[in-house]
Amino acid sequence: MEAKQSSSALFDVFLRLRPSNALDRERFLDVEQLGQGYAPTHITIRPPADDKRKRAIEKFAFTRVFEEHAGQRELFERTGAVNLLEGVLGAKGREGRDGLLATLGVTGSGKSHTVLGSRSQRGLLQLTLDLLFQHTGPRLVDIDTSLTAFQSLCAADVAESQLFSAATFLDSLYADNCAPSRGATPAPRGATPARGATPALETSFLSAPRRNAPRMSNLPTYPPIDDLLVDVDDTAEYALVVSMYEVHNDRIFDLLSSPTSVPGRTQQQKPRRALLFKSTEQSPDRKVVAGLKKVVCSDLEEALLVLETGLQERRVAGTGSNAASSRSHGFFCIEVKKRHRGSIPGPWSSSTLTIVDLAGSERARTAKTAGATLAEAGKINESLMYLGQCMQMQSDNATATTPNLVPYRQCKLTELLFSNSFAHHPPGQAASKAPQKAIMVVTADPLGDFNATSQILRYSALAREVTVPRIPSVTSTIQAGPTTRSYFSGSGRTTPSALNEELEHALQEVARLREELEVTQFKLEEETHRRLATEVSWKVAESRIEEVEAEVREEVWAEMEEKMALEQKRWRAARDAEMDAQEEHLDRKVEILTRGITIWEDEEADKENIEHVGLEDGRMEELEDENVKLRERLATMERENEGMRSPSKKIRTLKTRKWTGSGMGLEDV
Ligand SMILES: Nc1ncnc2c1ncn2[C@@H]1O[C@H](COP(=O)(O)OP(=O)(O)OP(=O)(O)O)[C@@H](O)[C@H]1O
Repeated sequence: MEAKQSSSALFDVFLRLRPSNALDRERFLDVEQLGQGYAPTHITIRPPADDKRKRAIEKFAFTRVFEEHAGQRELFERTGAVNLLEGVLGAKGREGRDGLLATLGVTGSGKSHTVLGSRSQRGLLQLTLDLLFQHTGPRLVDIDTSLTAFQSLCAADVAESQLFSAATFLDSLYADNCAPSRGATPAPRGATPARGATPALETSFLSAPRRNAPRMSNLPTYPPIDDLLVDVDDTAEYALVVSMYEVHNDRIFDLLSSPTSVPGRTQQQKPRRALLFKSTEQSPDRKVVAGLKKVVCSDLEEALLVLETGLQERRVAGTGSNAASSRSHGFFCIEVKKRHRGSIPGPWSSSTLTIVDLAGSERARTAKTAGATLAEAGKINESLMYLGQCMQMQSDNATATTPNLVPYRQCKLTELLFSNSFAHHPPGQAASKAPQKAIMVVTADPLGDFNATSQILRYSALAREVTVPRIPSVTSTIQAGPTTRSYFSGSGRTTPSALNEELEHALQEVARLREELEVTQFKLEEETHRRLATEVSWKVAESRIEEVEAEVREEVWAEMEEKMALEQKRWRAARDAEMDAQEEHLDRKVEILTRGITIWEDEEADKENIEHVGLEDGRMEELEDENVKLRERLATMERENEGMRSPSKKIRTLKTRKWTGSGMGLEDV
């Protein structure tokens, strides 16, 4: 069986076996040894002897299998984590590329041990941070003294994040208890961020409760990795930014956000604000977890203290399978910011190494969970089932001529893990900015839960084969004989040893047929499982279609309403303008009318005045008499005047007038 090591597969898949305590249990998993100097790549699982379902033996292939004795450093070196880190740092003069390292397995199989280590050993995350700071240390930009460097980092952030220096972050949390980091107040306090990022002082932790600071002396330093080398671009300067979040019940929560705690409330009751995974204005072509708190760390000590702080927030509970079982999928992000070093530094580029500690799948019966923890387990199992589907499809795609669509939108976990791998990149950018091939470490306990382990191995392995030990067939011999009865009697061999031999053959054939039946049953079971999974996908797709339809309806409705409101506004404005014009017109008319009325009113007033004056003084009649007299006098004077005028004078008067018409001009007199 060949492992599908296609270059287009998204993952290299490693299997890590954990040393088991349950020595009273039967071992169901064996590693296939390839000989001296060869690393094992195949394992076989056999159902337990008391397995009622009589399942077949299965064989799985991985990129490499790490047996129980493999330590943290061996894993770190041999999984290619160092190369992944180099890819994130980017070659000389080039931008880095995102990287992903994740652990997957049944609850209690050693995922958290692999990623986060234990009291005595460091995990892959701490080893990565150590290696990173060892090699970038001299090239790290000093944000504690350079305000402009911090401001430029804030400005370059595309995820609407709040950036802090580690000193500010840690001091504000632990200042009363101890000074875990350098005590000095960093220069970037009060720095003004650009483009949506928030500087250190804008959000204060002062209202947050004080808690006990993690102590560096309590943190393990084993295994050492001082001799490991990483290529670093010596023409660049770097900044390392740490952020952490968890996916709990399909929602994303910041692990570095100080809890908005209310006294007396437990961790479960603390109200936490879920974050969105979305494209932002500055990141239109890829999704980011928006609004995270991010901490710029200057050395390993700061980064480890920030990490420990975030881990205190992570959801953990004791179950029947694990005393400290992760109840959420933990995401630990190390952002490597890089820019060309010089008198005028270049713009920051950014690439992220994400290390994921997935929650483990579990069976309620084994884990003995109830209530909220049981509900959490349901969500965990559901998200892992979707993850399994995505992994299977992406690995099928690697060899298929017509690749399937990977259904990564089914839950937050798969969206976070896959959406940027399948995001559409503009031509030319895809090759350089596409994420690197990810590392998946599958953890398993060879003495643990057979059913849960085999399920995880089925969808994570690079290849799988169902094996049945072949027994020489005597069916043809049986079929060739006349009947079963005559077979025994008709062979002519009636001696007890001959009959025994034939009986032996017949029994072997029965065993073989039973095993074939088992394989068929197994295949049937698997097909049923596939069908169920497809049905689930179908339902999810249907509900997604409904969701999208509702979204589109809402969008169209909102657009319509907006347009209607606009039209209404326009119509109202036009109506108001027309009413104004009409009113103005009316006003003018009224004004003209008013003026007329005033004149009329004045004449009336005069009359009234006259009447008023006449009545008052008793002179009205007197004046009228006088008036009559004056008129008579005037008439007399006119008559006298007529009489005095001679005819020659009349003619002279007529002659002096200019003639303008055809007649004699006498008609004008
Ligand atoms: N390779 C290993 N070497 C030594 N101890 C191990 C190893 N793997 C796991 N353990 C121990 O087994 C216990 C359970 O491991 P761990 O918590 O890592 O499991 P897990 O897979 O993360 O479980 P869950 O999914 O419930 O969180 C821990 O006490 C851990 O220290």
